[in-house]
Amino acid sequence: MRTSAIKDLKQQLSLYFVAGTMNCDSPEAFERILLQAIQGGVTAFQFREKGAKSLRGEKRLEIANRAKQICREHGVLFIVNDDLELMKSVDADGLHVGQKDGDLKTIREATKGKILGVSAHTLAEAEDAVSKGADYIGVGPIYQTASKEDAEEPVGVARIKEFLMNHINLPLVGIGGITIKNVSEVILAGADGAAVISALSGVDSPEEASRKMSKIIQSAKRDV
Ligand SMILES: Cc1ncc(COP(=O)(O)OP(=O)(O)O)c(N)n1
Ligand SMILES: Cc1ncsc1CCOP(=O)(O)O
Ligand SMILES: [Mg+2]
Repeated sequence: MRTSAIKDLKQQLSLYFVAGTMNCDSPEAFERILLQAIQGGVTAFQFREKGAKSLRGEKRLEIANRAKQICREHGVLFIVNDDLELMKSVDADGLHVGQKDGDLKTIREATKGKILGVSAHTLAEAEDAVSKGADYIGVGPIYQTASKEDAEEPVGVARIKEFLMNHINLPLVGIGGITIKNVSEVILAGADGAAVISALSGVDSPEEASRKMSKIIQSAKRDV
């Protein structure tokens, strides 16, 4: 990726909302929450329809298309979690994969021209992601999270600093247990953005939470 494109992506990943219908009371609530979070300042969205209560088949495709539409209408990046075929079907902007989601070289080949995000828990994983052509890295869990059953142990913001000290120059997004209270710490450690599920999907006003978080992120970015 060109330097200017990396810079743009760093800004576009500032407040990265990750969610599926199972994080909300219903598919209708999911759409409403997504729209409100975007109106508050979300800059990127990841469609993560995963686990026990997630939608399958046609319903899954339909809701993914609606989420993409909402994102497109508001200039928000639309990324699909895990599912390469779904990413292609809805013509998303990109795909996010973790360490257990398949061979990274093959996935990179299959996502040419799209944004590829890769999760890294350790420096070795981040270096591997860089060498295989990832466009950004999701670092975490930073803090304890209740939103991912098979989450690894929290790594703290020290892991973000470690990546930067070791010249990981790709956009870095912290994820896991990030809230309005601790998001500034994540950005001040050097992350370009914060990815959140419950901080925006599990609150009374996603718009207000998103607006507050977005302000904190932009002001912390000015202080880095
Ligand atoms: C931005 C971002 N970072 C990390 C993850 C976690 O991905 P993964 O480890 O593959 O776990 P699942 O989300 O697939 O359960 C992510 N989704 N997004
Ligand atoms: C998908 C994912 N990957 C690492 S932690 C996590 C869950 C983040 O959810 P929350 O923001 O509610 O802690
Ligand atoms: Mg995954």
